[in-house]
Amino acid sequence: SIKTAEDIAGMRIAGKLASEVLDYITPFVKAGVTTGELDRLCHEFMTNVQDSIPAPLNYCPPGYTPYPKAICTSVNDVICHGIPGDKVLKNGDVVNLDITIIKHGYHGDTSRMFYVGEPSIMAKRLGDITYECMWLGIAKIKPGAHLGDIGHVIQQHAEKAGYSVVREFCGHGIGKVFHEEPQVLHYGRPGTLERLEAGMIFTVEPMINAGRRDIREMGDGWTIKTKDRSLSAQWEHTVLVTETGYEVLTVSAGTPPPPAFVQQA
Ligand SMILES: CCc1ccsc1-c1ccc(O)c(O)c1
Ligand SMILES: [Mn+2]
Ligand SMILES: [Mn+2]
Ligand SMILES: [Mn+2]
Repeated sequence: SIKTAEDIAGMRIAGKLASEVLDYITPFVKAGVTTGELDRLCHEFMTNVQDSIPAPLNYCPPGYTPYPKAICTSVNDVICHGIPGDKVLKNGDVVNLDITIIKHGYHGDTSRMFYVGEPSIMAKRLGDITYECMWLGIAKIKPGAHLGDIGHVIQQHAEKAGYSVVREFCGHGIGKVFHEEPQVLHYGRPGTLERLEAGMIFTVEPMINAGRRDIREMGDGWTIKTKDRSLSAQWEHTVLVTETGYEVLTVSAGTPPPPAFVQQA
C-alpha cells in the first residue's frame, strides 16, 4: 500500500523504537547469556520502557503454530526464526537478533548480527558481506526502480563472495500489517518485477549462507537451519521509498553506519 503522511510519521516512530531495542540489548550479548534471557530483556524493555508490543508473540501465519516468544534469536547455522530458549551463547557464536515492535498500530522490523567474543574470520566475513548485500539492495531504492534491481545486486554480491542466497524467505511490505505486498526477493534480474513508487515501505532482509542455499525446517515448527549446517547471516532494515530515493526508518543512536560505498546523500 502507498502510505499516507500520517502512516509515514507512525512508521518513523515504530522503526526508531525497533532499532532502540537492538541498541538496548547489545551490551547483554556476551558469552554465558542464554537466548531466552535476551528475549526476556527485550520483552521487558518493549513493555515497560517503550510501551510497544512485540509483533512475533503469538504471531501465527497460516499453517504455523503461534510463535511463542517476543524476538527471534538465530545462532550460527540457524538462518531465521530461531526461538529463544536455554541455549547458552559461547565465544565465537554469531547470532542474529530480529526485532519487530508495534506502536500505535504501526510495525517496525529490523535485525542485526552480533558476535559473541571473537568471531572466526569466516564468520566475520560472512556477516560483513551480508551487511553489504543489504545496503547494496537499499541503495537501489528510488521511484521507478524495480524490485528485481534490489534482488539482483544482492545475489551478485553474495555469489561473487562464494556464498548463496536463501530463496524461501524474503523481505516484505510493512505498515499496520506485519507482512503485506510486495514480496522483496533477495535474488533476481534487473529491470524485472514491480516498479517502486514513493510512499512504499518494505524490508530488505537478505539471508546469506556460507555454503549451499538449501534449508532445513526443525521439529519445533519454526527454526530454519542450513541443510549443510554452514553458517548463515542476516541483516534487516525497514525502508521508505521517497520522491528522491529512500529513507531507512529503523535507525537510532546505535544503528551501525552504512558501508563506505553508500553515497552520503
Ligand atoms: C516470529 C516472526 C515470524 C514468524 C513467522 S515469519 C516471522 C518473521 C521473523 C522475522 C522477520 O523479519 C519477518 O519479517 C518475519
Ligand atoms: Mn544465523
Ligand atoms: Mn525482522
Ligand atoms: Mn521482516
